[in-house]
Order: sequence, then C-alpha cells, then structure tokens
Amino acid sequence: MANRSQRTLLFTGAYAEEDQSGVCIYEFNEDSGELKLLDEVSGIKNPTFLNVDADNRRLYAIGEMAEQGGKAGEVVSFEIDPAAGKLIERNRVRSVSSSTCHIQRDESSKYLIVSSYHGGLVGLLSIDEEGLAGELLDEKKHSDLVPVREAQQARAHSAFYSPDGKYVFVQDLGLDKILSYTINPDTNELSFHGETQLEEGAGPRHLAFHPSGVYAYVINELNSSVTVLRYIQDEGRLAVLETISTLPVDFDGESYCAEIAVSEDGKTVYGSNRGHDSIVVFSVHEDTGYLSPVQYISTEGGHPRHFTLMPGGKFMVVANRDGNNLVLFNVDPEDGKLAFTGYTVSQSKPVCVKPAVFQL
Ligand SMILES: O=C1O[C@H](COP(=O)(O)O)[C@@H](O)[C@H](O)[C@H]1O
Repeated sequence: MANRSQRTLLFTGAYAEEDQSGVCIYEFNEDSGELKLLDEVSGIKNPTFLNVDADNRRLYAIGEMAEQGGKAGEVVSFEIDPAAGKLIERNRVRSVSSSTCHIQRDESSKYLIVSSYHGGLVGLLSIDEEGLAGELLDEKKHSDLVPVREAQQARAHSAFYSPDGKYVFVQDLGLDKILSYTINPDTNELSFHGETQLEEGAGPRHLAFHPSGVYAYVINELNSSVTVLRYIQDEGRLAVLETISTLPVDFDGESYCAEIAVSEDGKTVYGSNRGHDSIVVFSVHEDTGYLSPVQYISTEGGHPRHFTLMPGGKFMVVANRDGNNLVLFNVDPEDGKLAFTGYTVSQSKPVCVKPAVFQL
C-alpha cells in the first residue's frame, strides 16, 4: 500500500532542444508501477544527466551552452516541490569549457563533479548554502595526469564516490582506465590518487558499488563487458578480479553498453546493451563478487542508455533513447530476473531516470 506521508517521484533527463521539454517529473505508484506525468521543463539544451538531492529538495541538471563556436557545460539547479510535483529553477552556472555527460554529488552536498567526455576532464563545483550550484573550484584534464598514446583520447564519462566517501573514481572510456581522486576540503582541489588499468578497448563508462562496499562493477561501453573489481579501502584502489561479457554468446551484431546497477540486496547486477537492446541480469556469487548471467531481456525499445531500480525494489524503469519510451519491468524478489509489465510511457529521447522518495 502506498504511504500517504511520502511520495516517490521519478525525474527524467533527455536529449532536447531548448524549446522542447528535457526534464520531466512523474509520480510513481509503488503498487502498480504506473507513472503519472506531473511537470515538464524546457529551456535547457540536452539535459542528459541529473542528480537528485531528496533531503535538500534540489535537482541538478547538466546542460550545454554555446561558447566561441563550441559548447561549454552548464549546471541548472532546481528546487523540488514534491507535494505540487513541480520544479522551480533557482540558478544556472557555466561548469567546464566542454560539454558534460554526467553529474555527481557528495553525501554532504558540498560539491558537484561533472565529467566531460568531449573534453576528457572532470570539474569540481561548489554547492552554496542555499543548495545551488556554485563556482568551478577545480578542473583536471586526464591527459595531464596519465600517459595518452597517439591513438587514444581521454573521455571522462562518470564519477562515483567510494562507499566511505574518501575517493572519487572516474571512468575514462578513451584511456581504458579508472582514475581516482581525493578532494582536499581546505583547498577545494581534486588531487589525482591513482589508476586502475582495464582491458585495452574496453571503454569504461559507469560504475556501481556492491552494498557490502567490498566489490564494484564497471560497465565497459566499447567491448560490451562488466569488470568485477575489489575495493581495497586502505589504499583507495580498485583491483581487477574478472571481466565478463554482457551479451549472449550467439550475438554477433553491434552493441555498446551504457548503465550498470546493483540490487539493494546485493544479489543481482544489471547492465544495459545498446544495439542488442537488452538488459543483462547477472547473479552475484556471495563469496567472491563474481558474476554469472541469468537473463537477457529485451528493453522493448532501442538504445537503453539508462535505467534505474525503483525504491521498494519491485520495478525497474528503462529509458530507451531511440525507442522514445520509458519501459517498466517487474523485478523478481527471489532471483532478480525481470519481466516486462506491458506498461510503457512515451517520451522523446529519454536518457536519464532518477527516482527519489520525499517525506511530505
Ligand atoms: O555513451 C555515450 O556517451 C558519450 C557522451 O555523450 P554526449 O551526448 O555528451 O556526446 C557519447 O558521445 C558516446 O557516443 C556515447 O556512446
């Protein structure tokens, strides 16, 4: 039964022109899985990634701004009114000098980190006392930190904090590395800490930690695989354990991975395949963190660039960029397998789905 003192909302980001709605808010029905559109926001060019701070009722969307013939990154801060189901824009700031593809926030909501695929860099921004995106505090270009071969190009794709909050792991798709950083709270600087080398041509894109905090899983866009990592907490390092394909053995078409998630109970890992247009479901070996595929299920639409497990754990929402739809799946509580609910919502080029529960 739905709890009337709280409301679960789903925020979506999309590829959109400024005159199109790029960010939408839906109310999520935890019993039926249905999504009801409450509000839509236009005026941002390509809000392709979002970060939601439910405690402080803030949403941060990345965008693009034209600058000297190129594109710079932008962060737009919104106040969330969960009772009304509305977003109120509070400010927008320029972030880094190239367009961005991901935005992350620390637990204490002090910093935002943007990743720029096209610039091969990460940017650290402050969050002010009103919870709004502030100034660019630091910027690190990966090509200044690690050797880059002639055929390579740095492509920072996402940043994730370690479970203890001490390190930031940045996936670089072009260098086949995960670069780690610490943030100095006195100087507000990112300092390069180390790197994890992945297989050549892997293309690490997104990362997800296991709830135990012992393992992490990185999804590799270019060779359609997941690498299982062990988090060595004392050293702030991710060590490679094994790499496993996200595709069925008999598939020989073109496909590129996108998103990865671990179930709350830590028993299942999910990954998306753009091309095969599927979600791969892996069961997690309790003692080793290793993965075994148990299902490949169609996403009922092309190019599943993002997906999310919904609060409560009963449903998954998949955002199909080329299917122009959000697709709802039931999650089996026993084995984590997915089943299409038959329910889809039309939306133009959705590429980010972020749920949050609000106390009213
Ligand atoms: O996953 C991907 O992301 C990058 C970055 O996205 P963009 O919208 O900022 O360009 C994209 O370029 C790459 O082709 C894609 O596979």
